[in-house]
Amino acid sequence: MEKLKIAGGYPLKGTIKVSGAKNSAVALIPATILAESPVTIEGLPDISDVATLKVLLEEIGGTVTFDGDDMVVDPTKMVSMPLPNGKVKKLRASYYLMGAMLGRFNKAVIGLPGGCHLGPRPIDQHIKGFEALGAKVTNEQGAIYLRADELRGARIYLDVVSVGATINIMLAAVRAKGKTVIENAAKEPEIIDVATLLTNMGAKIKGAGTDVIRIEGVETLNGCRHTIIPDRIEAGTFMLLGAAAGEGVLIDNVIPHHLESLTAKLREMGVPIEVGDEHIFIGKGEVLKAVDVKTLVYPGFPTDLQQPFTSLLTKAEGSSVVTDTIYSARFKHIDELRRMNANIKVEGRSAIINGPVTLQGAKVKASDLRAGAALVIAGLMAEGMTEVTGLEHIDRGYSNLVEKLEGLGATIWREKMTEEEMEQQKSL
Ligand SMILES: CC(=O)N[C@H]1[C@@H](OP(=O)(O)OP(=O)(O)OC[C@H]2O[C@@H](n3ccc(=O)[nH]c3=O)[C@H](O)[C@@H]2O)O[C@H](CO)[C@@H](O)[C@@H]1O
Ligand SMILES: C=C(OP(=O)(O)O)C(=O)O
Repeated sequence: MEKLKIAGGYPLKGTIKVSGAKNSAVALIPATILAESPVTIEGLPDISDVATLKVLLEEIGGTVTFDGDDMVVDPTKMVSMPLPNGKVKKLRASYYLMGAMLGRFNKAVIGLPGGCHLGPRPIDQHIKGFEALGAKVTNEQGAIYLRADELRGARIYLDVVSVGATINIMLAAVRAKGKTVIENAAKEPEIIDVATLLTNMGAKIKGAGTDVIRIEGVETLNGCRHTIIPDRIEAGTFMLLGAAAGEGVLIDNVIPHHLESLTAKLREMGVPIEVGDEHIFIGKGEVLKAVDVKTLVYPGFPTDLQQPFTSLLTKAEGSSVVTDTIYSARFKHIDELRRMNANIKVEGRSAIINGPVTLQGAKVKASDLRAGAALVIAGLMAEGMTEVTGLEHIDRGYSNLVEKLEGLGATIWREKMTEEEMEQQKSL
């Protein structure tokens, strides 16, 4: 087990490159199951969620090569092997194996997924979609059993706008008989990316990126080559650390349109920003103003940037309110920021941040992926040394983070934890 050590207070400067989007990658990889010949995905992030999915595809008979960037999946010999437990619990997106395996084999057994603990994360809308397409779905001892004689297109209205349910229903519907309409669909860019891959494979999908998606089922799908979109959440994390501890940070390989809600909020705070075609430059703001932020579904402010944003707000003058309308328990990073001298109160779904304060280095633990990002930003802002544990969460979503931050001049490194430290961790 390792911990991250950060010597804070050094200004960051230079260019940092964004990797492929985690939340696309984890759907694109299961989508390859639906093809009858090899699929190449270019530009995948080198993160543990991708590594876990590679192993899961191999467990069902796929041949997969990954060089840390491009992945080639040969799905021809795949079978509907049950995956009731084990690795599926290491990530959230293993739920996409349900839609993809149901779509190809008309049956699947997949354990309930893991992922960040952010409050309840039900998958009732995924199941409602699968059932509407004709599957019988049961939960047996924590694994979801899905079976269908034949999948048939259906009209499905989502009661909750859900990224996962929208993609999962698309995966199950592209090879179903007839027409499927998903109403009240989520509109995140990752959904368009998955629809683009499926279309390149031969699927007929209209409306991805709007709240009504129309799918005309086809009998077979074939291999193709696809380049993933850049990770807007990683890019947003870099924008925030540029605003928090930077003296001119250029974030490269970005689709700026995906980050408009964050760009607008940072400008409201007084952060100088220049937006190019494929990059965003974050200048050094003199005095940052407090702002209020409410997380919403896309194109609203992303919940996945809420935690890193709170770290930046400790530096702003005045009182900021951050409200998470998507998850009920996404404030586990706040106690850790308090250890670092932050003045933050949590009331229900809101955090009230009073600033400015100078953060102090401390020993802190990442409870989840973006809590980890929040603590890394705080460590870069703080006076003195910060030690971050819980790196397994950060490694799920940030590719080569230490190397990328070193490129900006950060003093940051990974270090092996001692036996004693590992014992202490277990008791936390
Ligand atoms: C792997 C992946 O892409 N993860 C992202 C995905 O998660 P995920 O796909 O799990 O998130 P959803 O969009 O499904 O969830 C949004 C909200 O809907 C609720 N809900 C969802 C499904 C359902 O069947 N029933 C239900 O009630 C959830 O509890 C949550 O409150 O979108 C989230 C919201 O942008 C992001 O935080 C995650 O990073
Ligand atoms: C919540 C997240 O991930 P997951 O859904 O994979 O747990 C995230 O990426 O911030």
